[in-house]
Amino acid sequence: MSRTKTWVDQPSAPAYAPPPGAIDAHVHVFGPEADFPFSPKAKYHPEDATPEMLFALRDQLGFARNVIVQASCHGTDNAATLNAIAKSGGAARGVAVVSPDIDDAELQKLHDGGIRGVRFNFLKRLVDDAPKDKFLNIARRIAPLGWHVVVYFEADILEELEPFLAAIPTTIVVDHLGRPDIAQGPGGADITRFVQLLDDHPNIWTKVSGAERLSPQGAPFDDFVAVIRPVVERFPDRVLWGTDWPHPNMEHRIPDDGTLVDVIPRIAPTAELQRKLLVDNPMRLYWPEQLG
Ligand SMILES: O=C(O)/C=C(\CC(=O)C(=O)O)C(=O)O
Repeated sequence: MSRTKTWVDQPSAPAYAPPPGAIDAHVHVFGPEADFPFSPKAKYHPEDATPEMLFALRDQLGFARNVIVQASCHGTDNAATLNAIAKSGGAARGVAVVSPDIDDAELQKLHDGGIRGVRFNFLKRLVDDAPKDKFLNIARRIAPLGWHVVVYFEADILEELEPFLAAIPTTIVVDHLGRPDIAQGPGGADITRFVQLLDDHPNIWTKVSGAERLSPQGAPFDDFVAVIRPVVERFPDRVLWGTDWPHPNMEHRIPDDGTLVDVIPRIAPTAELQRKLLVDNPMRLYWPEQLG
């Protein structure tokens, strides 16, 4: 598999300045492969996207912290994610992908290394299997640590997944709004069903990220803004945002991170909504001990 590069080296400077303490709550690191080899089961083989590159981007875009989400190309070996968190000097925490047979000592080690959640990935193009019964067991074990669950799925399986989501005994964060079909517009079936899910389950949050993945129109993402802004306004205390750098699998439509940051004030139009989205909400999940 040839290695793919999915990010721009020099993103444009965003016009929007995030508030002090802003958290980019969905990023990944890849490798470096020489130190942290990819999983033999990986479905893509990216170029190295190192912690140093991530922190340079963070500073350039005006963010203070990152949440580093274990990407499927690293399987259940979280060493690259832990390495990046350790190098951040307290400015990053993370979400792990764990094996169902992980023991308590290993979970505690992940906690000590800055992990505050586990991710369950249901995308068939990214993982070979997604065993709900085993995921539920993991969820029951991590809940007492104060961790949450991050779930990544596409809109067509939402209905089938709902009983599983309902059984998870902790906060759930859905990546990229469960990937609704944005072309359906603000009243579309996918986003309507997703909003109903959040109405029905107060423990379900979402990342209002992924404009570059979900928008058929592309930058400046007017179609994404029209569908997603009402979600931010309806659930101001249950939304997170992230660049998704280094944009895995986006080699055919590589986004400019500066342009993505400029989507924020359009989906969160007031200073209060922006502060909740970028500071207050991620702080509650990732750095709760630092809240007054
Ligand atoms: O990271 C994302 O947001 C999306 C991904 C990759 C991914 O999740 C993974 O590799 O674990 C995708 O849709 O290909």
